[in-house]
Amino acid sequence: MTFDSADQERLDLLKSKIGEYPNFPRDGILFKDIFTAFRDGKVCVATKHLMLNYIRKNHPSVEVVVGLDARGFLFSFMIASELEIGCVPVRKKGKLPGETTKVEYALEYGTDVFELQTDSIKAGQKVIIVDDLLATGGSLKAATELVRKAGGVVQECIVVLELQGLNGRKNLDVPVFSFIQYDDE
Ligand SMILES: O=P(O)(O)OC[C@H]1O[C@H](OP(=O)(O)OP(=O)(O)O)[C@H](O)[C@@H]1O
Ligand SMILES: Nc1ncnc2[nH]cnc12
Ligand SMILES: [Mg+2]
Repeated sequence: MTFDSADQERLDLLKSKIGEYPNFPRDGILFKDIFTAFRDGKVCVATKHLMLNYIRKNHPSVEVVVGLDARGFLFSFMIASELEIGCVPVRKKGKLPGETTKVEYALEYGTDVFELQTDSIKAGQKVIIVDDLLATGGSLKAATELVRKAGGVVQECIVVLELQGLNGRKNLDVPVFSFIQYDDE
């Protein structure tokens, strides 16, 4: 994927501001902190334009954006409101009312349960799933499974950061797009 010069500048700015915290939340994990970057309002705006430009170009007919609890919500509502499409959450267990579907999953530093409200996506709807970061791919795999159980068609998973060393995209049977890649883990 090549970016035009304005988007490349946005990308470089965002990359330069990502925080790094060794040994968090566990020994041996190098935590990439997107919130550090968002302390700077210019980075917030740059990230918004970068993501919207990509999605408008590559997913012109997307109907629903699914965001993963919690950091994925930063992006899903922003995208939904700009594109005037629906915004649906995948949440950690016990947070969603009504009938839900559940999937247990593993991530880089533990296990958890994700839930989706069963009536939140209509059969056949075109869906993109967004999150801040791809590590082992456990979270996005679980989210993909939930969206499919609800009848949605996952077009792509879109993340800001990808930890390539963990090979997370190998665990996924959908296309994945990342704006920034690291190979230091
Ligand atoms: O590819 P994986 O190995 O599944 O890991 C990636 C996930 O891990 C983090 O979420 P986490 O659940 O730690 O916390 P959050 O609630 O802050 O998003 C990150 O925001 C991704 O969602
Ligand atoms: N290394 C990491 N940094 C930030 N979030 C993560 N989620 C899973 N692994 C992570
Ligand atoms: Mg998360």
